[in-house]
Amino acid sequence: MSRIVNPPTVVVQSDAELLAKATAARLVTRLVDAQALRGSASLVLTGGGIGTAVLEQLALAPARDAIDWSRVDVWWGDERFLPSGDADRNETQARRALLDHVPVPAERVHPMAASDGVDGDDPEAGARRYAEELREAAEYGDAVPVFDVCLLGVGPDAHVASLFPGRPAMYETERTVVAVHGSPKPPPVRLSLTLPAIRAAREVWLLAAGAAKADAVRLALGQAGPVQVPAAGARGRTRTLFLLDREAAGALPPGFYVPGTM
Ligand SMILES: O=C1O[C@H](COP(=O)(O)O)[C@@H](O)[C@H](O)[C@H]1O
Repeated sequence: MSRIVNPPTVVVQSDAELLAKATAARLVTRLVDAQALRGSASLVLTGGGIGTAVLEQLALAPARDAIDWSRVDVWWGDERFLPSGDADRNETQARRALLDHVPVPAERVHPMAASDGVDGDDPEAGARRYAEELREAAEYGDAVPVFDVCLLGVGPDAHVASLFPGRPAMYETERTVVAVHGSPKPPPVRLSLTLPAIRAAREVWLLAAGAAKADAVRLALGQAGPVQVPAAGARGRTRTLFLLDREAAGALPPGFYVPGTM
């Protein structure tokens, strides 16, 4: 039987700064609620401009202390396969923006492999090890945990995580983590969750700011298929949010979202 997926909700803020602040506030509420319901919360981080801005705003938000950081698991949706500590790694940026400023236990932070790590310069081995780490954290029989929130930046080509249009990873139905070679956006080698892993999340939040993202957002909310428009395939089990600024929402047809959400 096919899974019923709720249609995405679109929320538009006036500019990127307000989008980052509003998303940070939304994350506080969502993680606190998850902890109240289930005891702990799990969050998948994204790289990219607006994704990192959200983490910076979360670090600055006084309400961030409402989250019990000792009971948060942090995962990544993708990683640039570079040496540990490289400024272009999503992990490095997330640590600087948020993780260095909140008391999340080291064992609950799950970075993807670095090119100088235990797997050596072997992204396939890094992908396999991350898939194993996810499996160990999942409920018995599941391949990945049911993430409470999966954050995903949307690229101008509608890529999410390191899933780029038309690339082999878009056809993946079995593996939860893949190595990506020849990424059209540097660096060329990356690791990424696949769409089946992303779709295991309770909530998927797609973030986009700026006019360069407007066409990608329009396609992702239209009838396009996920192979050519990866963001069109990123959907949560219970909820999918498109969290946009006004420019990123600029190509949506009139009436697509409630103007009051701006
Ligand atoms: O390279 C990446 O790009 C995307 C989008 O980044 P943005 O700067 O255009 O918002 C990001 O979601 C992904 O995690 C990252 O590795």
